[in-house]
Amino acid sequence: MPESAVPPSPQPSAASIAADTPPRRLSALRGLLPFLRPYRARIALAFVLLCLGSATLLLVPLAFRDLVDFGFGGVAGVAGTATALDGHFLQLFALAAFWGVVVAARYYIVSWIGERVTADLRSAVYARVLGQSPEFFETLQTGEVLSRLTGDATLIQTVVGSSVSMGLRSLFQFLGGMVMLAVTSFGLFALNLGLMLGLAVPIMLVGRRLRRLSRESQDRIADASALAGEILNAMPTVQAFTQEAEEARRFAARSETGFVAAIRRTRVRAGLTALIIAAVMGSIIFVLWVGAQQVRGGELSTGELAAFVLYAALVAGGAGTLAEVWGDVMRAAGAAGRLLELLQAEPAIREAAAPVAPRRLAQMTIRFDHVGFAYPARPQLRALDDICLEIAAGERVALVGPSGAGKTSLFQLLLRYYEISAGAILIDGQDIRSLALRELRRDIAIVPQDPVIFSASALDNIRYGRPGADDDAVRAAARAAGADDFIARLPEGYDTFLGERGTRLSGGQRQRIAIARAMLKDARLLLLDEATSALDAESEILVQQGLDAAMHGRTTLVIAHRLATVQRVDRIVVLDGGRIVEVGTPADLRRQGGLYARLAALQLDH
Ligand SMILES: Nc1ncnc2c1ncn2[C@@H]1O[C@H](COP(=O)(O)OP(=O)(O)OP(=O)(O)O)[C@@H](O)[C@H]1O
Repeated sequence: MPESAVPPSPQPSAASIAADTPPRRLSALRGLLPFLRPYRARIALAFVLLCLGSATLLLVPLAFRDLVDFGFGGVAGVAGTATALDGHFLQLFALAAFWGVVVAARYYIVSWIGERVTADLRSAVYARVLGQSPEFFETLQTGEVLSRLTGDATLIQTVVGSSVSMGLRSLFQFLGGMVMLAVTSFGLFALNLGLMLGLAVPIMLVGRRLRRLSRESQDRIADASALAGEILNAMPTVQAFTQEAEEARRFAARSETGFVAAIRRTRVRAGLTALIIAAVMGSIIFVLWVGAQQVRGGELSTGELAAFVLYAALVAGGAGTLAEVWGDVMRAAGAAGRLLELLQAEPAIREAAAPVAPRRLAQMTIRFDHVGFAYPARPQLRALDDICLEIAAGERVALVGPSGAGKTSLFQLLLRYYEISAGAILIDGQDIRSLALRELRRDIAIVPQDPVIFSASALDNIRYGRPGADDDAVRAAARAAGADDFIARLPEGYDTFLGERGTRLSGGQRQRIAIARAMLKDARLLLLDEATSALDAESEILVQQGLDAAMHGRTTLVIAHRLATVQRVDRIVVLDGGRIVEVGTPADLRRQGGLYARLAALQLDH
């Protein structure tokens, strides 16, 4: 069996993703490395610019020292002429101008990297999410995915596109400033450093707490998005039941939870900032105090003290920014964790490592061999039980039975949306688990119970069935599905925009678009899930003719509640409680006097 060759996945499943997972460590950011790697050259350039900028900035206090000591003639014996003064000012200005250019260039490159990496990351996560099986979407709400794709990705963008560079700059500024302070007076510097190291321990502890709170805050925001996503999709129902105020209240409550989480985080972060600034400033003021003593004692020149003050300011500024950036990096680590979870999610349906080529007989044959199935969400309930059924090439089979009998589930299994728990499904004699999913689904056209219309034109909506199809083919499919008439009457005909989720169409019109789409696909197996249920009697006859044409010479499975629509099929399979209870031609089944005969007597004999 191909699936036995697939080891159990160590990757997170949808269920574990949906649940509140523990906070990610900083190492979550390591997952971003593959996204940074393609831009190494730019990153290196940004780094060089960063070093240049920091070095320039660190030269400014030296130029300042010279200005004070020599330019103003502060040091005895050195001529303080006007030209020397001009020269020193020019030097200072040149440094400032160069610094400006370097900072601008770095800003551009780093922002570019941030935008690029985020766009790449978003696309990669989105593509991964699209590859997930339906089970994934049962557990993870779309609003949640959207929140991760937008909110979390933006956090990462802030960090990659500015905070990291800001942080590095501040780090250089901080370290460079420290070195320069050390050069001026090593003893004082050592004292200063000792003080700071002592304070590093509480700062790290607070930082850890901040990381956990950051993740929590992001999760709460995602909760609110998930709720809004669901409700906005169901507005007509919400309004019909006049639940607007209640829904608004529910959203406000979740937003409030988000607010509380965010404030909790902000409080800790504010405390952390205060802690760091107080620590650094305190140490530096202490050092300055000693410096001032030294000037008084003649050990230090005024210019040196001026430079000293500037370095001290650089160090303090650097430390302050570092604290801020550290907070951002922590938030980004939480965000990266959430995004990378999506990126690492493994679809519940795994393709065989070496899929076999589909046999593709002219007409498809299907065999259900003792198939048993339970939905992952309800493992104890057998939606299908010991299904054995052979469908011959080109045969039309109707599935009937009470609601919840398992008819739609059979379709879902044919499309391999879910993995069966027992038996096998064979198409043209090949186990569907041995085929590539793409190949399997290429062969199946489905008209679902609740057809989906995309926010695009009528033409493009039908073309979704076969993206390469030309306009004539699309119109032909529309004619066959009985959709041509009403599309022609739309304001801009086939180019009419159908509105998001087809809200500008009636149920029957949506159904006909879906039928046209399936017909255009021209697949070997046609699955109709109550395809004509939303049509009036007249359109139903028209569409039925189209469907008859589509079914001609094609293996077809039809789900129908209204038995009148399936009188011309070759065989009827009656399902009840997940089991096949009767199989036969409509006439046979009526004679047998079982479930079908009872349903038929209710519906057909008036
Ligand atoms: N995603 C799901 N997760 C868990 N259980 C499900 C899921 N989808 C369907 N079921 C359950 O599986 C059983 C069979 O459902 P199925 O949709 O196949 O019935 P059906 O015969 O198509 O019904 P209907 O005629 O009403 O569409 C039902 O008991 C249903 O509640």
